[in-house]
Amino acid sequence: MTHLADAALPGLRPILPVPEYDRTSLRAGFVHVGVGGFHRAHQAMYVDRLLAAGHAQDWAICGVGLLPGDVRMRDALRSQDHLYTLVEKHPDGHVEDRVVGPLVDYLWAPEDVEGVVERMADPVTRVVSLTITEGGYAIDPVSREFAPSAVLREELASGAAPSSVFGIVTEALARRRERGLVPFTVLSCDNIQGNGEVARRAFTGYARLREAALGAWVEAHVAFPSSMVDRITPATTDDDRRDLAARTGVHDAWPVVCEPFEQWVLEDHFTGGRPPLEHAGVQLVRDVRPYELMKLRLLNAGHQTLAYLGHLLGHRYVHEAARDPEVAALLERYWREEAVPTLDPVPGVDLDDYLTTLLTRFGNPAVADTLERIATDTSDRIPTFLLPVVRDQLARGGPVGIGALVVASWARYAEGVDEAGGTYAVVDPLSDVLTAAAQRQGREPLAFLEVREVPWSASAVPAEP
Ligand SMILES: NC(=O)c1ccc[n+]([C@@H]2O[C@H](COP(=O)([O-])OP(=O)(O)OC[C@H]3O[C@@H](n4cnc5c(N)ncnc54)[C@H](O)[C@@H]3O)[C@@H](O)[C@H]2O)c1
Ligand SMILES: O=P(O)(O)OC[C@@H](O)[C@@H](O)[C@H](O)[C@H](O)CO
Repeated sequence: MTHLADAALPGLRPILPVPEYDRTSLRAGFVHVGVGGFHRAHQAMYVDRLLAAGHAQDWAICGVGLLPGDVRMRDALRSQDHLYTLVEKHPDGHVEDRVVGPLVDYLWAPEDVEGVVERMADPVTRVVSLTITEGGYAIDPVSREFAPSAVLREELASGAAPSSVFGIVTEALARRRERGLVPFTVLSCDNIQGNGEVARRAFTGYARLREAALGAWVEAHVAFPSSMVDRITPATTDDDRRDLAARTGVHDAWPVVCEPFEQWVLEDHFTGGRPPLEHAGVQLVRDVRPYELMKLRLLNAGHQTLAYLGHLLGHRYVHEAARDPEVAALLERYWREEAVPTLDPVPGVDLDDYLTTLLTRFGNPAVADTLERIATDTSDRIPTFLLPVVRDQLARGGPVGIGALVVASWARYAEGVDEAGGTYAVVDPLSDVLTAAAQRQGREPLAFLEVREVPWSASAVPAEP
């Protein structure tokens, strides 16, 4: 068994495709916060492709982890020179493995926050990109305004070294302003409608609370492009590690498994330049909105349609639910009757083709995406993916029945007990409140709907009826 940690790339070449470019001379123009599965299957893969084509020497990636659990990613990547294997799984069972190399460093903020701030403030850094989840932006989903939690307010009031993404990015921007440097672009790659605008509101909101003049400078000088990102990337399992080792004889501490499909549509608005991503297959456009609406309302809301009903019917994988004729029929109706009528025309996209491809993607058994993953953090996901469709349909007097059924299936799922009496964990920042309310539904039918908390709130309590 060869360990990716110990292997020299030339030695691996006969076994696995490896980066052919010289990694020692790369400079990290990107600092990425939230190096999980998705970033490594998506943005890092596009940069790898550019580097392989001889572009973008200055656009390697320095990963950053802010949460305590990110120490595992630091250790895994550090042990193998920040290389990892990308495993693409096709529906017919064909598997493509290759080693990916654009990550050149990884900083874990709980150990060295000053190092993270200085890396962002360094002129080499030109884009700070983010995958910090839908709930990471502290934006009220209805008013779309920055709504700082008690923890963020305390961070601001204390004047101590920051630990949140807002505090760290704002401190780095403040240092760039003091040093007369062009600010970096802040690039959200999270699944949020208008993710650029949401990031702008969140980061300028935080900067303004820290210092009004700094907030005005961020507002005036920092670019926050929106982007639509797409590639189904389940969490890595031990089986994935074992299968990779059995196929290749290589042990990788943290490979990434994903589907073959990939899409990145990006608003072309960067303050300090960008790599020629168009050479790697990225669509650079002036207006991302129609692409975002299509993806979030069909794919992500589609996932929500499968998640709770599928689980309650006894399925455990996305492909099982998507291949269940009754669930698939409901999904098809949701798409065509409720979601599609709320979309804008999408340049160059035939929605029938898009939906046909989407059903095949959902039905890909090789990816083995779990319903548990897409049923996680629902209190962030339903407001982001599903409720905008319901609101648009209500405004136009259209149907909302299946959207309502999805919310009802979430309320039933949140009880934490399935139809056969089996229990499971409800993973959500509000799980205590939601599960307690869901379990009261039998005698108080509105209990679940009356929960008014937002997930990032420090003290989650149900609202008074
Ligand atoms: N997995 C996918 O299929 C997929 C596809 C498209 C987009 N995305 C987007 O990427 C995000 C991450 O997905 P993933 O699969 O990589 O998840 P993951 O769990 O593998 O990684 C998430 C990373 O985000 C960090 N993070 C979470 N909350 C944070 C916060 N508040 N502040 C700073 N860091 C935080 C975690 O520490 C971790 O490093 C999703 O929430 C979604 O918005 C995922
Ligand atoms: O990752 P989330 O929380 O935005 O949503 C869960 C899934 O719907 C999502 O990860 C999809 O797999 C992804 O958006 C496909 O591109």
